[in-house]
Amino acid sequence: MTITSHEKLLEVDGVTVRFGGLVALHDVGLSIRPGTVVGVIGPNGAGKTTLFNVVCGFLRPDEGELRWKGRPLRKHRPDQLAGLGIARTLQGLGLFGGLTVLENVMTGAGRLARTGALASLLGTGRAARDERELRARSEDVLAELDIAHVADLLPGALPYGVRKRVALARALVAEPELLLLDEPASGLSTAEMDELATRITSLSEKTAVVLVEHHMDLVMRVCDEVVVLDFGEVIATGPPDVVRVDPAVADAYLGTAPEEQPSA
Ligand SMILES: Nc1ncnc2c1ncn2[C@@H]1O[C@H](COP(=O)(O)OP(=O)(O)OP(=O)(O)O)[C@@H](O)[C@H]1O
Repeated sequence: MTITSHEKLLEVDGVTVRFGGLVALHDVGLSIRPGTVVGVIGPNGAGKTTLFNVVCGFLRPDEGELRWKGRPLRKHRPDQLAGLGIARTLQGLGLFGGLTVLENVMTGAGRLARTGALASLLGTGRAARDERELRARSEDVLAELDIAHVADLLPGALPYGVRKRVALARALVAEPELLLLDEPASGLSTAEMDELATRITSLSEKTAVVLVEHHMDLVMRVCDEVVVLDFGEVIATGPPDVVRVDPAVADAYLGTAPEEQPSA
């Protein structure tokens, strides 16, 4: 079957990013189809975070283009992602320490700011109805991630692995078509990582996933396709089994810690 451009959710086409004289990304291209999990890997400094930041709208490319469902995405900002159908989790989690878990998750819909604080307080009108719906949806997502019991706690009181799940819940409440995960496995125990792998695989039935990750075993286990960056260039793209044995990939990882090598 021929895949036409509108069947791709996100396309990154010829993207170059420079920081002064340093070329962090050079002519990078990739595409994400619905229902797929795409891993972005590469040694330290390869450009993974820079690519993530370009997709999120934190950084503008110097050259190249992003397309969302076939339409150019030129001036998008991180706060517009939820409206487009894209959600993300960040390495730093970014949870609000003064809000409960449930309230944190509710902020993920990117809607609260628009509902009107006064109407919400008075509990009347459409804003109040919207908020009730959002609250119910947030509770459902917390239950799906098996953390409904911490809904009324502050994130600071929770173990790191649970906080990471809260951050994931906040991304999922927006019901994204594309979920961007930046190092979701960092700091997790082996058991938590197993649980995350299962979770990502089941999530991909509803949403495409881009996974920027150092843990090769997770990437190789859950991804349909892996994009390998080295010095800002894509040096390999393909299914995990193909990328794993690509000599260029092995070369790129030579000299890095064994646990970061694709064969690990
Ligand atoms: N804001 C910045 N200003 C200058 N150089 C930067 C900036 N951000 C990243 N770089 C450089 O761009 C290159 C790519 O960095 P990036 O953080 O995207 O790599 P990475 O693959 O995410 O690395 P890591 O695995 O270590 O997180 C590196 O050489 C880095 O030093």
